[in-house]
Amino acid sequence: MSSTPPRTLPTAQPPRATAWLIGALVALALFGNYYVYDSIGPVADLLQSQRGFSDSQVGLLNAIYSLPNVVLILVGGVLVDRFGAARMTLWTALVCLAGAALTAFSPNFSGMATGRLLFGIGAETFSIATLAAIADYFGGRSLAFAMGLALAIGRLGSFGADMSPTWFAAAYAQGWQPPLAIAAGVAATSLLASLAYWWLDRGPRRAGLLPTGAKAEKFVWRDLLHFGRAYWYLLALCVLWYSVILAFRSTYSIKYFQHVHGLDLAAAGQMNSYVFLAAVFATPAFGWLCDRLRRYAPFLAFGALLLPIALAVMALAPWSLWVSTALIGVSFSLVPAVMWPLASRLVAPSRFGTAIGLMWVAQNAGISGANLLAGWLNDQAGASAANPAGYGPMMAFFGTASLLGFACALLLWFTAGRRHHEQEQASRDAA
Ligand SMILES: C[C@H](NC(=O)[C@@H](N)CCCCN)C(=O)O
Repeated sequence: MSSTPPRTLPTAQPPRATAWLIGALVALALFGNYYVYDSIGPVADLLQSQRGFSDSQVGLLNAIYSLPNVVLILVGGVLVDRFGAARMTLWTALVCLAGAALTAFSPNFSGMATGRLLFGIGAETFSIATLAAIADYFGGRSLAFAMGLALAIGRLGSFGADMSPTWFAAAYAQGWQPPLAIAAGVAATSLLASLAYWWLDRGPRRAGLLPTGAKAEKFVWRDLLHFGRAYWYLLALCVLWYSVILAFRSTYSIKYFQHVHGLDLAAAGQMNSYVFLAAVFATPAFGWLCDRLRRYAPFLAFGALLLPIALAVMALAPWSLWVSTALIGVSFSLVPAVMWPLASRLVAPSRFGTAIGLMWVAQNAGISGANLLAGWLNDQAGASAANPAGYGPMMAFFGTASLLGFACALLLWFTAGRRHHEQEQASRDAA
């Protein structure tokens, strides 16, 4: 298996207008992808009341997205390097559409789970391909800002999914299926945007205006030993923080708001959606700020700390949900804005692909494990509207995991927090 090969930069670059047009198409494709990813949470309650699904089954619909990627994401990175970002974006968008359609139109649970599995197989490699696409067109000019913007528009897709009970109230009134059919329609839009990107990309690629992958380096397990301690703390934080935020926010929070805080479905979806809305604006802004101040680890530790505080406030304090939503909104904007640039500083550039692949392998294992464990805890404790206390074990689990994440962020800060230490570390790794 090979890591991301070093790129050969062309002497000329694609025109700025083309780059931004491609950036917009890629962002639109990401929007659709993130909408589908987050389409299960809003129908979780309907799936239980209308189809009799247990919490474990609902959790499995999201866990199964991550499960194949525990292995496949490394392969996905290699395929992106081999076939190029545009082709892989298009192919994986097609797989995602097939998965979304199967989820929406399957008559039984196994069909739906197979749809989510297929969607997961496509979606994570799709994510790598879109990052590579932005790197192709913005390498050396506004890369972080362009990536932040694309991620922000992806978050708008998550926001849209949470707002869907309000925007598509008539569809929700008909039951669980029409909202998932809408998600399949959004996946089709993502495919169209990917198709347009692939078509537009042919010109600059043929003209030699894009970076070309150099000969793939052999993946050697020993390479992992080159990553410093700070990288492993970052990986642990990535696993713990994303497991909590994605399992809770994308699977259980809407139902939790309904059952524990007495919100109706539309209000619960709206409350959840504000986290994503905050991220739309704040992610590029935080990225810009960290770049300017050239400090990463302290911001990361602060963002990681806000998550356990938010969960504690949500579960224990009699305060408005607005408080915890605002805290999670800042954490959800700050941590990703810092994590990916920091990762690129902790490892040598030639190891960056391997480093991200490994982080996402562990992250996917963590997210699926957290989804399954949270569903099991809820089922064991009989969590429901009639028994809101049954959500206690799940909240204790998420709280503990997020505290451990904060501990990793602190260790990372002590290891790599000194100004510019990250770059020194990268130089050592490269040596
Ligand atoms: C960029 C980063 N993406 C990931 O970490 C993915 N492995 C998982 C994304 C799942 C939601 N679409 C992010 O979205 O912050």
